[in-house]
Amino acid sequence: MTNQTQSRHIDNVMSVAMHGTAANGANELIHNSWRRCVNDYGLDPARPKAPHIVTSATLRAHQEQIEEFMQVARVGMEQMYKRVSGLGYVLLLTDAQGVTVDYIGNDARAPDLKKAGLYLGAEWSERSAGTCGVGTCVAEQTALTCHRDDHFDPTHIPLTCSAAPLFDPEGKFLAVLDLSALTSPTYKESQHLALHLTMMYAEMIEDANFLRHFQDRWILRLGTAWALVEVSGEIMLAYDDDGVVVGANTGARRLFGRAAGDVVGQPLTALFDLAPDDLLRLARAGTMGERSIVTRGSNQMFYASVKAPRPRPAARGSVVVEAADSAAPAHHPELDCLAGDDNTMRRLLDQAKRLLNRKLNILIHGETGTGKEVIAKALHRSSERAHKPFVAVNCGAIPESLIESELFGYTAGAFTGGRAKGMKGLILQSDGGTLFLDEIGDMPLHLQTRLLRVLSEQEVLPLGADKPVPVDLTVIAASHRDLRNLIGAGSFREDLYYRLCGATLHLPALRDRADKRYLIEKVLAEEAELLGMDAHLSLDAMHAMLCFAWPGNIRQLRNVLRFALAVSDGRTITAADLPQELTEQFSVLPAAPAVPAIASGGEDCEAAPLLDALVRHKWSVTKVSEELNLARATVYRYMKKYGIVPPNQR
Ligand SMILES: Nc1ncnc2c1ncn2[C@@H]1O[C@H](COP(=O)(O)OP(=O)(O)OP(=O)(O)O)[C@@H](O)[C@H]1O
Repeated sequence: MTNQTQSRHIDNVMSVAMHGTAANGANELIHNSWRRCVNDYGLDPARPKAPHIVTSATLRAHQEQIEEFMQVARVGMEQMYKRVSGLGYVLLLTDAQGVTVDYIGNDARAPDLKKAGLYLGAEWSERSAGTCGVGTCVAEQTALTCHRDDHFDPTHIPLTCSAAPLFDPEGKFLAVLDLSALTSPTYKESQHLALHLTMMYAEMIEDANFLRHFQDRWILRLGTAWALVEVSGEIMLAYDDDGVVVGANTGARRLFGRAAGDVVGQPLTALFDLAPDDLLRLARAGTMGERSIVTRGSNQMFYASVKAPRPRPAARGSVVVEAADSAAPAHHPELDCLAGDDNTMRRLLDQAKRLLNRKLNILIHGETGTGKEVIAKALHRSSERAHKPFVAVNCGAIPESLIESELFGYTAGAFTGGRAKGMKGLILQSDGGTLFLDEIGDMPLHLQTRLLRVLSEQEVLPLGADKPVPVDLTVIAASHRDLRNLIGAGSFREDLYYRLCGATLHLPALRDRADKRYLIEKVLAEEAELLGMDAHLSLDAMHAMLCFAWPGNIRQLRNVLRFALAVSDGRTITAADLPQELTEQFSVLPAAPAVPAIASGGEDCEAAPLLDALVRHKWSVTKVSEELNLARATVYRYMKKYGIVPPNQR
């Protein structure tokens, strides 16, 4: 590859990222990724990066997170690799963060593949590697080919990568399957089959994982070809003994055009033109012979086959969920204000709005500090139950010996040390409102059993009482741990899990959100108001905050801003006011502000020093970036933000 090819590529990427136009015909998915790389991640195509290979301990930690899934995926990968082994491809499996957790390639080429990052442990997120098959698939959660100069980094131009997303049985994005080659023909069309093969195996792996996950459930398989439906249903729904759906594969989610959470919990009779008797017949017959099954509403016809559950010792509870309509969600300010322009969050909030007033238990997953309690409260306040109590319980923070009496309450004299009049437990205190059970994974097993009973019977038996008390209970449970792993380890009841997850909301980590600026400004405004201040962030402080990885998520963001407000001059927070961990991430950001902000005024004033430097250096971005100690991409980004256009482009 010539230097000229590389500089043309760099110009093209920057032109798209800054002005939205491209010299070549690369597609919108790729353009959006280039914009993210430059504008959100501060990457510069003129500064190529060597592949980042994580340490073996980190790799192990990533592998452990999806160990069971990897076993299923490995079988599919080996089959797929047999079909492409002579063609110079390597096969990567990455996790949802883009870290390569499994790999099959030609050992003879291992040194070259390792050099190019097509290897175990390589991190292919956009943030680390720029636009690439895996990273862009992680960001967009859709299949794509990233071919040659679609890549962001000019050193990746020889590569071609076709990637497809893999989702878990609840529709949560889990991994990426990627087929890559070190060299390829010029035309992107040459990778058409590679992409289709990758998508096909991704679905096969997903379905194998689905069948493993729901081996104790009935599985309804649907296909458009009778001969194939028994071996590979395109659409699969797992359901319980009552005919209520407990899981839907990607094909089924596509068919019903809804989030998995909406299909899950619906009776099959609501989704298909079936009478309850048909379900019984289905269960007994195993297959439906030549009989067809028709979807309600859209009237699509499929052939059906049924797989019986693995024999099991006891019947399980079922989730009863009211049907959800798919009408556009209404405006709910409490929920709407929780996110800015981030697709994952907007989708999540739309889903949350559809769940309102549906007498449905909700499970919220997310790292610590991502706002699980905040969204639980917003759901409560937006619901018809808003005037009733919202009772929050942190199951991890109450000593095990006290959880039972705290939750279920006790009667007078129930035990020594109790209050003389007895105590109304937290469950009864939440009657008619919402009980928020934080860190539900920490609830001891015997209390899980009692909670399950309360949920199914809607009555509580306080300690020492001889008669149960009716309760109108709606639970929102939250956990930062994957409850299915706890089920596997025997510390969480599967039936309680299904009772709780009428719908599951996965809150993204702050580092993965595209609306960081919105959240920073929102939390700053909230904190400043508490102190009666009117403060804003200087350019360099905002830059440091946008680039920080935020392991403690929004809670850490709030703490950092609280700290910065306390040490700042009360009007402008500069990088020097931020805790050290935020500024030491950049060698380019000195303790003193790189772009001095003018204290009184907003962002317009911050543009002045930049404009001044550009004029003095006759619009040379390179010289300005050196003077201000900022990456070139950052200078371009600020120019775009403040609408500074060089004279030759006006
Ligand atoms: N959308 C948001 N806007 C403003 N602040 C938020 C938002 N989401 C969360 N926060 C703030 O982040 C902090 C943590 O929120 P919250 O307690 O809801 O997180 P969590 O996920 O429940 O944490 P944990 O898992 O540790 O219990 C709180 O200070 C909250 O005010």
